[in-house]
Amino acid sequence: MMNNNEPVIKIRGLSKTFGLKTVLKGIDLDVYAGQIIGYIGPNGAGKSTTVKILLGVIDQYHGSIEVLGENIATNNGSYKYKVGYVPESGEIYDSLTAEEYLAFIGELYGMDTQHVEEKVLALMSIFGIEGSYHARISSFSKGMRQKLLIIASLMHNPDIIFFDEPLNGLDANSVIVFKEIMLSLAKEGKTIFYSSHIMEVVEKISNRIVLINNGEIIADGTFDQLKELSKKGSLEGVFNQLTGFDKHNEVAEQFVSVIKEV
Ligand SMILES: Nc1ncnc2c1ncn2[C@@H]1O[C@H](COP(=O)(O)OP(=O)(O)OP(=O)(O)O)[C@@H](O)[C@H]1O
Repeated sequence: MMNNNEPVIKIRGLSKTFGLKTVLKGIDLDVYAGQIIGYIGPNGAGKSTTVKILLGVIDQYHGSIEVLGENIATNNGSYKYKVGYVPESGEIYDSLTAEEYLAFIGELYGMDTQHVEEKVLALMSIFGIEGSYHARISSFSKGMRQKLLIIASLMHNPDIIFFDEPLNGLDANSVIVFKEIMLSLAKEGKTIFYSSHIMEVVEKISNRIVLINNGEIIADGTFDQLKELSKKGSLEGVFNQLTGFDKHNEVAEQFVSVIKEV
């Protein structure tokens, strides 16, 4: 049993190697209920690898991980019922209708069919896409697909939610609604692990930011604490300074000069 002071995610000495390459080098992290963690870092830093390990998609690693008090290496997988995952762009079955797809996901989570239908219709209607309940997913726009993925990942009311660039394809109004949804979920005591490259959003919604670089955590704190650390005004500035990259103009110029070669 867990009490409120215990972390909902407890990672100790997490290392992961692909072939000869070590992509995670001893991650230690405690995440508490109600936190919105902005999990950020440069391309290839190890963010998705961490999330895939936490989701149980990758099971070869060193170190120990507890999710909701259960060691995920020895748990029978039941913790996955309490976890939701919104990928950047999901493996959606294009030939299915929204109804069929969400009924299938509901079944995987052991939900009652009638309850799934009511809940899905209510959620689709809040997102303004209920008219496409019987339509094939192949006919959906990018944003409609993303909304469907968000519904599919949250409809079982998970305690911990992993978002990987979840705003992909959402219009400006939907982005605002989605940010409010995240804040409300956190107020309900849900824990959110938010991975994105859009620094303005991470800065606004996260109450804790974890910056990973080359498989190691190089900063962990509130936005204000990170600002103190680097003396930069924006999260983008903090990110640039802490990851040691300041050659933006040079790289852009090199790129364009190669493009211009004939
Ligand atoms: N299945 C795999 N086999 C070999 N190498 C992998 C595999 N998956 C990831 N990697 C490597 O692990 C490193 C970390 O990748 P990861 O996807 O975790 O990065 P990321 O921080 O999520 O990056 P991005 O911001 O680009 O999504 C990269 O060098 C990548 O090439």
